[in-house]
Amino acid sequence: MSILHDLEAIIHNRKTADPKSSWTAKLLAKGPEKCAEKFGEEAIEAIIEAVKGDQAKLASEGADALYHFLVMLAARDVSLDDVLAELTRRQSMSGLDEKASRSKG
Ligand SMILES: N=c1c2ncn([C@@H]3O[C@H](COP(=O)(O)OP(=O)(O)OP(=O)(O)O)[C@@H](O)[C@H]3O)c2ncn1[C@@H]1O[C@H](COP(=O)(O)O)[C@@H](O)[C@H]1O
Repeated sequence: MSILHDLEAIIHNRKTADPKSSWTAKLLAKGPEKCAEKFGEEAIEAIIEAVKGDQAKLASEGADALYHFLVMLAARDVSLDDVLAELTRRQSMSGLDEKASRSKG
């Protein structure tokens, strides 16, 4: 299990936790729109560090953005595996494209 799957499982448990007991539970209790808004803010903070070129701060803001991405998915009952399956599907499609262009060439 990856760290992202571990974090997803923790976030899932927070969906039914007392909002007073954790930051994640409090954010989820505010609803999917607020979770999406927070993801947007954290993504912008990562963009700012990417533009500035500070690698350590980009890694840190990237971690914030990934955490808030998982919270946003959980708020809408979309799993990390749903996202990974889409990436796998796209990779297999591009694999087919590569095979087709090799057989033409
Ligand atoms: N990875 C994270 C993580 N990344 C960022 N954050 C929180 O996200 C918040 C975002 O920062 P902001 O400056 O926007 O927070 P803020 O100013 O308090 O937010 P607003 O009230 O202004 O919206 C901070 O409070 C961070 O602590 C996280 N909170 C929790 N986790 C992980 O989530 C799991 C569950 O944590 P709890 O919710 O604490 O149980 C644990 O494994 C944690 O490691």
